[in-house]
Amino acid sequence: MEKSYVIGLDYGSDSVRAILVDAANGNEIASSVFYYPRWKKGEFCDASASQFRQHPLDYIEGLEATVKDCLKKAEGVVTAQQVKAISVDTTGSTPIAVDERGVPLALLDEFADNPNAMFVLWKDHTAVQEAQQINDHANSFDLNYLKYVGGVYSSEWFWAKLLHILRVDESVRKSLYTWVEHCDYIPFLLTGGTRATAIKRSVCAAGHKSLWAAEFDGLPPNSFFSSLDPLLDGITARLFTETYTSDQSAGTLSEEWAARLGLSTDVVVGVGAFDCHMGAVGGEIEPYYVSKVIGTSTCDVLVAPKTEVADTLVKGICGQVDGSVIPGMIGMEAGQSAFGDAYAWFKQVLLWPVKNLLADSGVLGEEDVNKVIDFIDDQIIPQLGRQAEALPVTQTSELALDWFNGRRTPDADQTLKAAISGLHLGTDAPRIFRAIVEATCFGAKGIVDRFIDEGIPVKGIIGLGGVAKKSPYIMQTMADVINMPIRVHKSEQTCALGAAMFAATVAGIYTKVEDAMEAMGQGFERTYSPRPEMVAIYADRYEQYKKLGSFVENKDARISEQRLVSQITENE
Ligand SMILES: Nc1ncnc2c1ncn2[C@@H]1O[C@H](COP(=O)(O)OP(=O)(O)O)[C@@H](O)[C@H]1O
Ligand SMILES: O=C(CO)[C@@H](O)[C@@H](O)COP(=O)(O)O
Repeated sequence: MEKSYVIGLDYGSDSVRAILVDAANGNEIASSVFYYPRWKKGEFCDASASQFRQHPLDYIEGLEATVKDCLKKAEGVVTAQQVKAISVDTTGSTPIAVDERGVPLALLDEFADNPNAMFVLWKDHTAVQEAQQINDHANSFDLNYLKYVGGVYSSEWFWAKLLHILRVDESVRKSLYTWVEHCDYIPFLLTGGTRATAIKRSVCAAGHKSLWAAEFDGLPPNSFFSSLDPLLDGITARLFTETYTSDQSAGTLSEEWAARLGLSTDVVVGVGAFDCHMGAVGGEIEPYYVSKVIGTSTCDVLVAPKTEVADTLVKGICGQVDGSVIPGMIGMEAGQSAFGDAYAWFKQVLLWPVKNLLADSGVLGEEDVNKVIDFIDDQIIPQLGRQAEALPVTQTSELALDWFNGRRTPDADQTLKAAISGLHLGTDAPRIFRAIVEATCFGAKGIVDRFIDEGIPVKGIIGLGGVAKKSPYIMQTMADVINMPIRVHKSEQTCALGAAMFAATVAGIYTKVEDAMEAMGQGFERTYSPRPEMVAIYADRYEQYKKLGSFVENKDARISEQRLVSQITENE
């Protein structure tokens, strides 16, 4: 029988990864990574204002480069005719303004350098005020439009970001026809779409971020949005009613993209979804397991049979959607807005003098300074991990909160900030690092506890992503803190592998994605089991973490803090 191959594309926060796999068994034939060049230079972003934007060309150039690179690496093994399908996952909610033809505004000359005309990355929190208004507004309606998104709307999501952009940028407002998620745009691009109304919207993005629900016959009505802000009046008619699961086709490769990639126009393109949802499939998720993609942030996904979930609504998560992970099952999403990013923050703090003072010392030339910076940048987190692991854990050790980028779950509140307490003159870098590691693991336990408290049992944890693969210390701490075994998946590119499983399904090689999972799954490389002696200590420290969290979250304290900040700003 002729061999068939499929391509899975995984758009992460910093890079896009493509893998070319054998559709019969999931064996990886080739892979390729492309770091977004504009993003790498920090263009269009302002971290102090929580503004994180990505240019569509970063994604488009990455698409072409990685797919072509995979095909080149597989020359002599895989022919273009044997490639049957491509599926894509992306971060989310990462939406962009497009014109009537579905062209992102940033691709038009007049908007080429306008961050408001670019993709608003999931971690952009410029829309906190709009999210708060959506929450207050939703509470005044008889029908609870937030019921399937955990009861709280987040500034990381579709509507808050749309409203923010409409308010702050008149030029974008005038040219915007509709608002599109990254995971829906790429299949539209690949299939040569020319009308924005024809974009196939994934149920994953629509249900988790856009308030789409079968019960509402689609999105909430125009009256919901026009009464929130007249700027939104009429927008629902230019959005969508229909949604699609990722085992469905978005079309086939257009002439242009077939030529650009060196593939046939028969290649089927699947409907997209978010990274962690396809990652859960790549990581062979089972009902009631929490699949955690642990990288810059965490995105946690749990699936449960529809009949068993019945009317249960889980409060404070990032939504529960029929078919967002596996068609026919309810997919539930949660996560932490900063996980590896919290370590990266600490690394940057420590690197400050090296980056800013070393060159001035005149001891080293520019080339050597850069070599030193690269060396420390590369080594600092693993080294801190080794030192932190060797420290005894005590009840009085430094204690931190993980809300470096706000809190996503439980109960989204992106205005919250992190804290480190219990500092003393003996506190050194490894001790602070350990406190941050523990905090990220306590945040992970908060998510598991929320599922259980809301009546959704958790049978175990599956770890995927960069941190799960790179740091045994962090994974062991997490197993001890949650007091559950964590299986780490073998695949290096689990999200892309999940996309490839969906591609094999849309190509008709499997009738359902569960069959693709079984045939193409790569299995697990190791399991971290909780250590009983550590479980007890961490249980106690988790209680302290919760107390510190309530103290920092305390509304009165935060109001006085905000007053203080505005007073200081006024005086300046
Ligand atoms: N050895 C390590 N131990 C712990 N965290 C690490 C290590 N190396 C990198 N990280 C963290 O991993 C994160 C990147 O995760 P990764 O899964 O590669 O990317 P992404 O989240 O963009 O998909 C960064 O935030 C970084 O701080
Ligand atoms: O939030 C979601 C999906 O809903 C993710 O796309 C987002 O966490 C991005 O994750 P990473 O960049 O992989 O850490």
